[in-house]
Amino acid sequence: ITGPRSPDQVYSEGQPYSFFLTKVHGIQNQYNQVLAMDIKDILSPIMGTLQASCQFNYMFEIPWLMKQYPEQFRSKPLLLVHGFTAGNKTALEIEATKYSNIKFCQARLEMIYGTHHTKMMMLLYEEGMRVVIHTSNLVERDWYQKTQGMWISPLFPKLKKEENKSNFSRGDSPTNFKKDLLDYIGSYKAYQLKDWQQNIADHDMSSAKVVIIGSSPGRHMAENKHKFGHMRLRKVLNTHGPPKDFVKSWPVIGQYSSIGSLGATKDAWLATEFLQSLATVEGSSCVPLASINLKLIFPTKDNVRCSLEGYPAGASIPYSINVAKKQTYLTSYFHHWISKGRGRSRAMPHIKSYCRPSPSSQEVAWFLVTSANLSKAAWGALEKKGSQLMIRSYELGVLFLPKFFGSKKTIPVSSDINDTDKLLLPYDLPLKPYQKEDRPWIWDIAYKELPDCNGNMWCPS
Ligand SMILES: O=C(O)c1c[nH]c2c(-c3ccccc3)cccc2c1=O
Repeated sequence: ITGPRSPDQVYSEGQPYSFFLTKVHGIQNQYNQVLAMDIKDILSPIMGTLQASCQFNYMFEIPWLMKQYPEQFRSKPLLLVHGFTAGNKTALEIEATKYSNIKFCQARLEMIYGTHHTKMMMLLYEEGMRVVIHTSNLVERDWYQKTQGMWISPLFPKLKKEENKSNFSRGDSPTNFKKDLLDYIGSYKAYQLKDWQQNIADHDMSSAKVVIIGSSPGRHMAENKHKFGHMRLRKVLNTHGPPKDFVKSWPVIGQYSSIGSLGATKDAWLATEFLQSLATVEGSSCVPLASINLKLIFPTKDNVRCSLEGYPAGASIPYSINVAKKQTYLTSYFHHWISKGRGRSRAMPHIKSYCRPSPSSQEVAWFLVTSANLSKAAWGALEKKGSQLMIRSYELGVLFLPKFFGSKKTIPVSSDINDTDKLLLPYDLPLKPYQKEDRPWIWDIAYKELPDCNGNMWCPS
């Protein structure tokens, strides 16, 4: 059926994967009517009768955020979890002064250059509780003309009254969703999160089909070495990943909106430590890496110039020239951002996603949507002869694995938005490699040769 749908209809059409993109202003209707949600849809009373909410994020525009809640929910308790310090923290608190229902939790960031990237909504309703793990900042620009991703949980019912509700394992799923979410939130060691830890414990999350992949700042060693970051992904794929021989020739795709300093050569981190984790298969993570085809999707300067936002889209794709010039080896891995299947070739990616597609592009061995960009800060870097994983930032994502969606070895993928019983990727397959004249978007150099779609040049000061 074509035509506008209510949020609950969009939600049920998106099952069982429950992976949606944000609605985009200025594209054809059909690409916003199926498998797409706006923040107002997520917060709609149709999704639940809100009692309280908690928003983990990086950037906040509080007056705009309050307007996204239905009027009758704007006075409900709202906890904002951020990573700001000093002046930025004060500015945020001042912006919230007039909203007496808003409280703050400042996430500890003891590792320099770390940020609180995690984007998650916890929504407590009269009817139960819902969790949304996504990629959009709580600012208007992030929900207007970008490609963003989200996983929306089922409505988790409240657990029946029982004395042993204190043991957190009750009401967990085959993917350990509840325990892993509690472990992640526990890593903040913040008293302001105690009530929300209890809310999670009080709900039956047995219907969650995704696996939590989080990052928390610190040096993780011994039994904690596989708790977060790319070592967490390695551990999960080692346990639940595809059979080795089945995916031998399958590539791995990374897609993100920013790139950190990855070292002077591909062997410094990208094609060794990081690829080792992405390429991990069931039962063994020692795969001959030279045989694995790593493909990276990153917008070209022309993708940005011709985007709906024009060059200003690049203000959210912070790849700096000082980092780029040290790692020109990356260009050979790069592919264009093309999303004709989702009507989003001109909606620049702020989503971050990783997957392992079949050569035919008909299926994936796994799919991950996350806040984590291509950086050591987000994924971690092994130290001390691989005995510890050093992570700088908070990140959160969810991993889709075939076995938890009832299929043997793979998850079927479609490029047709009417095929809603399959997983729809945010971009087109097969990918288009950079040609010789293609350049990655770099945000801190000028572009004065060709104007963008609004007739403007890009002259960063
Ligand atoms: O978590 C996120 O989503 C984001 C995190 N950092 C961003 C930056 C930035 C770049 C260098 C230093 C500090 C901030 C700039 C523009 C967008 C983002 C962004 O979107």
